Amino acid sequence: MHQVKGVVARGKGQPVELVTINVPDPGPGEALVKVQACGVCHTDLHYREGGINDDFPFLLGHEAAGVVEAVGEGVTGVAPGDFVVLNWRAVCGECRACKRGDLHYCFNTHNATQKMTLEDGTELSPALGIGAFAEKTLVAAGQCTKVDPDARPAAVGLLGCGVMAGIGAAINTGAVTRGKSVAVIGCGGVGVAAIAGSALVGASPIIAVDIDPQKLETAKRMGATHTVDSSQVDAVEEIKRICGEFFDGADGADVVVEAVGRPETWKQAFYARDLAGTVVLVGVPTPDMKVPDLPLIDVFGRGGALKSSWYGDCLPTRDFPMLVDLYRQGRLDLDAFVTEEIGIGDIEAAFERMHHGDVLRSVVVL
Ligand SMILES: NC(=O)c1ccc[n+]([C@@H]2O[C@H](COP(=O)([O-])OP(=O)(O)OC[C@H]3O[C@@H](n4cnc5c(N)ncnc54)[C@H](O)[C@@H]3O)[C@@H](O)[C@H]2O)c1
Ligand SMILES: [Zn+2]
Ligand SMILES: [Zn+2]
Repeated sequence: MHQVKGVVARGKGQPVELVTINVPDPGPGEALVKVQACGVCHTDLHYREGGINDDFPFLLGHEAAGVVEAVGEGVTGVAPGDFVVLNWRAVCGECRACKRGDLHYCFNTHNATQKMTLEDGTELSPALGIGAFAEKTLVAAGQCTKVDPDARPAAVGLLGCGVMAGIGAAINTGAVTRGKSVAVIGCGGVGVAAIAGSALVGASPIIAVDIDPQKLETAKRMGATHTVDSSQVDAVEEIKRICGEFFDGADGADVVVEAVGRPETWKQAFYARDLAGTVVLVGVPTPDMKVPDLPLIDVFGRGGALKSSWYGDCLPTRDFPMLVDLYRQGRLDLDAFVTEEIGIGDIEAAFERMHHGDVLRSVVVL
């Protein structure tokens, strides 16, 4: 048993607290990880607000990198001393989805079996099965992916959620490649990552759409060739105009990534795609939102595909080391996502700054 500091959300809307927590020694199939860095993601705030579920108290934090301190019985994939990036859930490798090759849709994904607790024994719910705003955390060994140990923890930890979700939405789900046009609606951490991923594979044009001019500036630095302020102009018309200038006869983008999660941006994405184009939905809608009322002929007539993307359809063991290599080669600027490094006691202030738009990621460094 290890007593360490961790950031806990005790109840809906209450400020988080830095408290002592108990972390068990790893049991069969589990790993104890000494956390080195963990990004502050919008989803942590959703947890604190009770927007994900009511399983309070939560141990927050889930975009993390660290060093394996100990492993339980039967663990062969990672060993003490390994530098790892954590992912949401371990896959089984045995179910129908795994055998079909769709490991990211595994029916039997899992986290650590044992529970971390508060000092009084109350069981904690780790955010996204990780809980890494803590000096140490307990995960399933399959949630740990070994990466280059010389990489900066604050940068590569971000692959554990938002950056992977965005890059993967473009490259994996949307199959963006060189020669394709891309539009990304919503340029927060996830949307900007979709832009960086599209730039990485040589797509052009890459059109960034947002209602916040500051976000559009960031998008440009991360590889957008064009920006559209949709609070000022019609985003769909602008996307069609730009793509038409690039490719004769094009009537929209080959791939449109929606990274906001609202009906109006869903509709923009739907109409901004070229004939036979692909729409990739990444933004998470609230349960009360409905698909906008569209003529069925518009769905049928344009052909193409409408896809949702979870965790960028990533395979952590394939994608994390590959993206870390690209980062080390200077081809993927993960450092640009790290707006600031903060202490583990500064989460509430980081949530505040998230609202003001000038932060892509605050990252807790331990
Ligand atoms: N599918 C997944 O696997 C996955 C993973 C992580 C996050 N997400 C979701 O992706 C979404 C984006 O996450 P984020 O961390 O980038 O959030 P964020 O708050 O940092 O960014 C959202 C962006 O959308 C912009 N925006 C808001 N309304 C808009 C509008 N009407 N038109 C254009 N732009 C608008 C904002 O200005 C902001 O730049 C969230 O819904 C999040 O929950 C999904
Ligand atoms: Zn499986
Ligand atoms: Zn996240």
